[in-house]
Amino acid sequence: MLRIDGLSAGYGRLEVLHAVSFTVERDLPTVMLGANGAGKTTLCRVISGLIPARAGGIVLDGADITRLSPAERVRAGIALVPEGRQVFPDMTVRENLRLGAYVHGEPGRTGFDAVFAMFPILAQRQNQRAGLLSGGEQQMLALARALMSRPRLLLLDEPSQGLAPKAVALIAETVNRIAATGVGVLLVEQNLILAQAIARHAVVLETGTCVADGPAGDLLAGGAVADSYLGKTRRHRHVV
Ligand SMILES: Nc1ncnc2c1ncn2[C@@H]1O[C@H](COP(=O)(O)OP(=O)(O)OP(=O)(O)O)[C@@H](O)[C@H]1O
Repeated sequence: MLRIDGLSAGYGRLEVLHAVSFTVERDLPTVMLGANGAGKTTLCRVISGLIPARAGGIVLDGADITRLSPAERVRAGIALVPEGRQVFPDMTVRENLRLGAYVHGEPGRTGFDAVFAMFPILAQRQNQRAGLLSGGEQQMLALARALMSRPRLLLLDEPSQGLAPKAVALIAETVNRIAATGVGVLLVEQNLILAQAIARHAVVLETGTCVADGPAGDLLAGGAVADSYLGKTRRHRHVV
């Protein structure tokens, strides 16, 4: 459903992503693994349109979205759950959710109800300030806010960051439920436990280059991931 084709991007003179190519299929939730600074967040920003591609293309369900604005990409079906959650602490849970639906106008009751059915804790706390939620609950809110735009593809940037194992397990279960409804998933992670719980396909990014791409079971158990974390130089791309 998502094809990343020779994508390069960066900041000023710094090129961070160098001709990155991989695909995400709707029925194969995909994890992108990589050490700190590999370019994972930059990739999320390019896919969601927050920074431009310098070369290459992004195709979603056959449509070239490379030059669309961030809002147009949300309308096309891409929703980002950003690094650090970025919920608005002084707004209520419900107001945060409303923001997620902004590209479609005012969300109707059914929009809220669908999300509350998946996140009962948010229904209970919908009128509380988001800043009062725990870290795990705020991550649930960030996920739920992304779902308010009715995405085809969910981009998750390190959702496990700073969370206890129990909260990470709940994220895995929730993302799996979302994937089962037909929403594509691209998870950017360093947490192997979360990656293994969600992903069926894996891509390894090392200093802005894809160095491995294949079934998650093979790749997460194999040496390519460990080598990448250790920063070992690889001369060629692994295809498992
Ligand atoms: N806004 C920015 N301006 C300039 N350089 C940046 C900016 N954001 C990131 N970088 C640089 O781009 C490179 C890749 O960073 P990025 O955040 O994409 O990596 P990452 O894989 O997500 O790492 P982490 O896991 O630490 O979040 C790093 O060298 C970083 O310093």
